[in-house]
Amino acid sequence: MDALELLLTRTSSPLLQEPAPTADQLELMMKAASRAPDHGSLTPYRFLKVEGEGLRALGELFLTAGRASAGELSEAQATKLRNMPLRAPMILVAVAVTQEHPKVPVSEQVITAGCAAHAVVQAACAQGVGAMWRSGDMAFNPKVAQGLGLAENEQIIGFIYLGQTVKEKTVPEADTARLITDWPILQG
Ligand SMILES: Cc1cc2nc3c(=O)[nH]c(=O)nc-3n(C[C@H](O)[C@H](O)[C@H](O)COP(=O)(O)O)c2cc1C
Repeated sequence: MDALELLLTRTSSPLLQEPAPTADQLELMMKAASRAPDHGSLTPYRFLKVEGEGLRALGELFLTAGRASAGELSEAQATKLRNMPLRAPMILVAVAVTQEHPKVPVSEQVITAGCAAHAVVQAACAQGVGAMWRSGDMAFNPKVAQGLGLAENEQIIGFIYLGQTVKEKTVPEADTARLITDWPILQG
């Protein structure tokens, strides 16, 4: 797949099944992440790889965190939280790792982490691996961050679900005209 074709046709895969990406495929995803634009070369990101029993443990962590923040949960809510990570054979937790820096504000570092996460998604797609970047309440729940062992200067920016695509999506038509305008506006 050529680079432009990838950029113009990538779609997310909400439904994913086995197999998980191979070690070689993951290595290329990490190399792609390493090419994210990075002011000051701070590498303000890292990924946690979760698969197999780890996915079940993540589901239990979601449940514990959900109970801690919402109190009593219905059986349906508990099952939903517990099963969330089981929607793919592998999840990469994308983590922004920020620091105070004289020239690079934290907001820029989080943008770099986002670019790295998207590079992972693109590199997955380029290799025929299905991917979907998800967040949701669990990404912002401090108990989840704590349970994953994140430090004070770290935050979850997404869960990248990876596996084999069950159903290809069609690429929607892009309304590009509203994306770009001339500045200054030409009088006339
Ligand atoms: C930071 C971030 C968080 C996201 N969180 C979710 C999510 O929790 N649930 C969801 O359905 N899509 C989420 N998305 C959007 C999907 O990844 C995806 O882009 C969207 O479903 C559109 O599909 P497409 O990528 O095929 O255009 C998120 C995207 C980003 C960048």
